[in-house]
Order: sequence, then C-alpha cells, then structure tokens
Amino acid sequence: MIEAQELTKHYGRTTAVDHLTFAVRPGHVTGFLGPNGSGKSTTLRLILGLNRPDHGRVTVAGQVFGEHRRGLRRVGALLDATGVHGGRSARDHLAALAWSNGLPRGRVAEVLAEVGLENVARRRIGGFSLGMKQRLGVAAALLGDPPVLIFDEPFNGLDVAGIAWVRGLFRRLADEGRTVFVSSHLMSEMAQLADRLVVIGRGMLLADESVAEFAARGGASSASLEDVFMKLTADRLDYRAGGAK
Ligand SMILES: Nc1ncnc2c1ncn2[C@@H]1O[C@H](COP(=O)(O)OP(=O)(O)OP(=O)(O)O)[C@@H](O)[C@H]1O
Repeated sequence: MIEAQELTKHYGRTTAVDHLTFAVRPGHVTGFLGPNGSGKSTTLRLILGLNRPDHGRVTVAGQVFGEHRRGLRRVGALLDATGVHGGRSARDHLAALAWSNGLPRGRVAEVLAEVGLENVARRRIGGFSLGMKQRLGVAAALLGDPPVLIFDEPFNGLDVAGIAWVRGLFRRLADEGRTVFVSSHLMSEMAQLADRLVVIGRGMLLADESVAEFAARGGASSASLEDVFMKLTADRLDYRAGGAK
C-alpha cells in the first residue's frame, strides 16, 4: 500500500505536486496518469524518498521510505532506465545492487532470465538499446522480490513483444498480491493494463478510482477511456501542440 496525504512539492515558483491525496492498493495494477509536466515523476521521487515534500507525507506500507539499507526488499522501482553506469555489464550492475541490498547473488541470474537478457548479461550496458535498458531496469526492480513495485513510463522504447511481456508481468505481480504503480502519459497504454487509475493534472488529483468508475465518467456515450482522460485533463495542460492554451 502506498498512501499520499496532502503531498506537496515546489520547485522555485513551480508547484509540481499540489496537496495530492491518494492510495495505491495491493493486488492491483494502478495506472498513474497525467499530461506532460503534471507531476508524475516528482510524485514517484517523493514516494521513494529521493525528494522531500514541502508539505504532507507519503508512506509505503505505513512508513516513510527513506534511505533504507536493503530497500530493494521493500520497494522495487524503475525511474530512469538510462541512468545506469554504461561501462558495467548487466550482470555486474545487478550483482552490485544485490550485494549492496544484502540479496542472494543467485537472484541476478533469475531476474536476467525473467526479463530475457540472459544472452547479453556480459555485455556493457552502454551498448544496450533503450528497450534493453528498460528490461534491465525491470530486472533491478524485481531483484529484491519486493511487495511494492513502481515503474515510471516502463513502455518507453519497448517493441510490441516487449509491451505485451511487460503487461503480462505487471498482471502477474498484482495477482501475487503486490502493489504495482505504473506511470504513463498515455491512457491508451493503461487501458489494457490497469485495474485502477490515479489521474493528476498540474500536480492536483483529478481521479482515484477503478477503471470501470473512470469509464463511467463518459456517461451513456461510447467515450473511450482516452476521451474521458482528455476531457478531464483539458484545462490542466501545460504543453499543447499547435500553440493553443
Ligand atoms: N528538478 C526540477 N527543477 C525544477 N523544476 C522541476 C524539476 N523537476 C520537475 N520540475 C517541474 O515540475 C513539474 C512536474 O514535472 P514532472 O517531471 O514531475 O512531470 P511528469 O508528469 O513526470 O512529466 P512527463 O510526463 O513529461 O514526464 C514540471 O513543471 C517540471 O518542469
């Protein structure tokens, strides 16, 4: 369970996250949606203790998640797949993470197999494609077999087979009773994946409900989830192509 209460973060005069209150429950895939710049990444960084809130709090399993030793046993996260040391091999990268988190070395081979990177385990990460780096990031998140998993835009760079694989993986993790929180700026990605949605716009909460409840906002019309999302966020857009605001 992830619980945010009145969570607020400012960057200078920008309010990135604005009194956000929501809950992410175990046993579900919860999509975290909002237009570009709406505060999703900032919220995830606050959950993981990588930034401090200016107001409010966010807890994971009832505790503020700070700089915990062996944190990977509690929460696995993929925030920025490209933020890894390019000179290391995939295997060495995961082995270092396993060592610093007190995890058995055998987990490295298990997660490499899980994400389909066993054949390139000895190659330098610097030569990996974005999709391969995403797979490696998923492997790192899974390393500690944690009850809570957080993924920021995990579909970036994945091919069709990769997207199908990630969807199946997230479903399995949720069915195992884990809390799975997945951010995206694309409702189309979430429509086939999430059970629940947390939607924000300009840092503020717009929806925290099941996909069925969200769809019902479209009323009797045959509005797609994407239509409902576009309507809900229409006046909370910071960036819109074509110059109109
Ligand atoms: N380190 C920072 N310094 C200054 N402003 C920041 C910083 N990080 C984020 N912001 C601002 O905070 C707001 C929220 O950004 P954030 O990256 O959290 O949004 P996002 O929803 O993840 O966006 P996207 O979907 O485009 O990745 C934006 O206005 C952004 O410019």
